Amino acid sequence: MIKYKQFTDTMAASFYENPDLKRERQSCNFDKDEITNLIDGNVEKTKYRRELVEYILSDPSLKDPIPVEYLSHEEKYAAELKKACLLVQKMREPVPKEAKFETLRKRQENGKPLDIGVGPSSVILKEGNALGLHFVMFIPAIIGQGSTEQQNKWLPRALNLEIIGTYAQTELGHGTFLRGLETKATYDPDTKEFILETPSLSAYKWWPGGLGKTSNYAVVMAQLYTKGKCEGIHPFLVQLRDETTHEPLPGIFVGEIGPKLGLNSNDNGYLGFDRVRIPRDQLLMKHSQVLEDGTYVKPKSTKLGYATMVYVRVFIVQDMAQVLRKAVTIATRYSCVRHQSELKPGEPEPQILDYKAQQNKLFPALAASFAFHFAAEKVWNLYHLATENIGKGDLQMLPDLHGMSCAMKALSTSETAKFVETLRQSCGGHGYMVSSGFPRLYGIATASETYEGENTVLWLQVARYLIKTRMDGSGGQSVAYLIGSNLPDNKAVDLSLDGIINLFQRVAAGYVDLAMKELAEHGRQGMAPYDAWNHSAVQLIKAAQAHARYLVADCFVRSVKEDKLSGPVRSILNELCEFLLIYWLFAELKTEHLSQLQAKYMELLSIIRGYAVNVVDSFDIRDEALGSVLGCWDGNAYQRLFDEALKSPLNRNAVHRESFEKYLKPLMKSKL
Ligand SMILES: CCCCCCCCCC/C=C\CCCCCCC/C=C/C(=O)SCCNC(=O)CCNC(=O)[C@H](O)C(C)(C)COP(=O)(O)OP(=O)(O)OC[C@H]1O[C@@H](n2cnc3c(N)ncnc32)[C@H](O)[C@@H]1OP(=O)(O)O
Ligand SMILES: Cc1cc2nc3c(=O)[nH]c(=O)nc-3n(C[C@H](O)[C@H](O)[C@H](O)COP(=O)(O)OP(=O)(O)OC[C@H]3O[C@@H](n4cnc5c(N)ncnc54)[C@H](O)[C@@H]3O)c2cc1C
Repeated sequence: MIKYKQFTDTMAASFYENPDLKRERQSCNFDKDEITNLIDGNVEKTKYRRELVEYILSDPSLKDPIPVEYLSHEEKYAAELKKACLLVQKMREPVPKEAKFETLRKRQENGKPLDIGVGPSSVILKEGNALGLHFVMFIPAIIGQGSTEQQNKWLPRALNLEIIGTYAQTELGHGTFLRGLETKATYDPDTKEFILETPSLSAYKWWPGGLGKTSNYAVVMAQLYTKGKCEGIHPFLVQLRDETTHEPLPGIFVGEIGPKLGLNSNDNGYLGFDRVRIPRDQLLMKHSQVLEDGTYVKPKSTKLGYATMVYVRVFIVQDMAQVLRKAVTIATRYSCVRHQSELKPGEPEPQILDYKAQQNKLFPALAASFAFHFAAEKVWNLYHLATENIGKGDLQMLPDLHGMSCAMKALSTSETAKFVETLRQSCGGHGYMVSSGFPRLYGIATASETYEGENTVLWLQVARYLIKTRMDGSGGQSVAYLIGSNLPDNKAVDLSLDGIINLFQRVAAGYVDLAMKELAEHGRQGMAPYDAWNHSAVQLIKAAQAHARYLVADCFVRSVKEDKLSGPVRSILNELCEFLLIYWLFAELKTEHLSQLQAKYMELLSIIRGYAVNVVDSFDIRDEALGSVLGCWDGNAYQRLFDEALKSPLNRNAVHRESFEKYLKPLMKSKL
């Protein structure tokens, strides 16, 4: 028998590279850096990210002494918070004078702080971190909802982490239906204060990230009452804990909600108020105000108060592209090194990557990771343009931004969750191990389907926009194809990318019309409009999903056409784009079109097989960031699986003495 230790000595040496992966890499015929730069944004951004990741990973104090999965709930929180705090501190210190950190040092010398961002922070914070909401929602809420004065007062403190905040909106009783929130903020003109009150159990805030133990402030969404009238939900900046002792302030009931399916290092929390008073100027007043005498000044649109959610929906699309890149890197590399079964009788076991059925599991996800990357870029640009216009008082782009951000958030999260599960299955039993990295990625993708607007609810928001556009022609750019004379023509199927986009529009427009027919039919039968809407929900959601696929597909096609790509990378992206478009069409089309597309799909599977490993290499994800024994760059999967298993506390001794003596032995010795 060959003992485990012998393998460690020989195969885990740093020069090891699995021969199957090596062969794929030797046949690479495109510039991997070009794809890396494309994803980062440009060459300089790649250089910056690589240096930053190296800087973070080279710090021993930021390493996990043991895998966090072996820690208790409490230890997990403490360990990840420690890393997050050390990371923030590290970003403030001067970078050492080493050539490998030159870009970072120059940035600091030019007075620019090191910006941690989503990618680099996730290199060491993989289980959801307690400071995430501070950066992703608390600060954006102050910027998006606070007046200039309020921003001047609170932003510097928040940016310096002198105060740490979260976004407290969801309650035990209501998450989706914001008009139903119960937390009250009643204005008292005598003291010029708001009184915050949690009137029932269901009114307790429930879920906010970092609320349980970490945050000492929160942006709290509450129903605003002034002069005896409810003006709807508004954002209030509320101090929760003493800034020195961190003890909850009088009247504040705050705690943590317990273990979840994933993201367990984040202390999601609950919060209640017992007549807590805050000054008038802690209502965030960019869009609406309460004057000293209690007069309410309306916003230009009541939906401006929802802007922080729109921002995060846009952010999530980017996050999903990142999650997909990780998942598909793991599964593709593992499929390259794993050999199983027999393809040709009597021949050696093939790489599982050579099975068409396996390619069919991997390559749609590979293609989708690019599609969501480009979609995220587009909706991010739209967000900035719309916000700039809103700042000038022009709200025209608001409905299109809402429609597009809902559509892209819902599609990117639902597809990513589905793909991560398929990719896990593609790694067989080993994919089920925590050390494969899939459970963590699945935890993030499924949470994203729910938070920041549950997907079904967002699909119905998209459908509302589509139906309205079809009826009165009022929609913006993203739905222009649904308006009167712009409707896509019914020409025969043409397999060019533009032809397929036309087909996507036809499919989406067809579903919208079917939903309209259904609504009208219910109306004719005497149903009230809201009942007809409920009865047509299945069809409405189909229309919204087809529209979202069209939006993302269209972005992909346009991005591939941009001139900045070299010939080889352009053809790879072109093939991946065509492949994804056909994959999505399969779900929608009737049989007459299928055979035409099936042959093309199978041909593309073979083409993509040729470069898949090199494309995932070009995602440039360091092993430490990937966090997967199956997906490491060297392909040494079995060795790493074994190394990880030996870290289990159950392997410390050959016999688990206490349980053997106390339970197992007496059981085995006892007689019936
Ligand atoms: C060291 C540490 C370093 C850290 C570094 C930082 C990096 C961190 C790493 C982070 C990594 C990843 C990023 C992801 C992180 C994400 C974290 C997220 C955590 C989760 C937070 C939350 O979940 S917050 C709570 C979110 N809640 C929701 O989304 C609620 C959903 N519900 C709604 O939005 C509304 O209620 C709904 C839209 C469903 C209905 O609203 P209602 O008022 O009832 O409106 P309707 O009647 O349906 O419609 C009326 C009209 O209004 C239009 N409309 C609705 N919403 C909007 C809108 N937002 N904008 C514009 N218009 C809107 C609607 O279309 C109707 O229009 P019409 O013309 O009348 O048809
Ligand atoms: C990991 C995580 C982190 C979170 N972080 C935060 C945070 O930081 N701050 C915060 O405020 N909140 C946070 N949330 C809460 C989150 O925003 C809500 O859970 C989410 O918006 C869904 O609301 P809900 O839980 O009330 O679900 P519900 O709305 O009760 O949904 C239950 C079901 O009802 C269906 N449903 C509801 N309304 C309709 C409708 N109109 N038509 C058809 N079907 C409908 C839904 O589709 C779903 O199937 C977080 C949640 C999670 C899971």
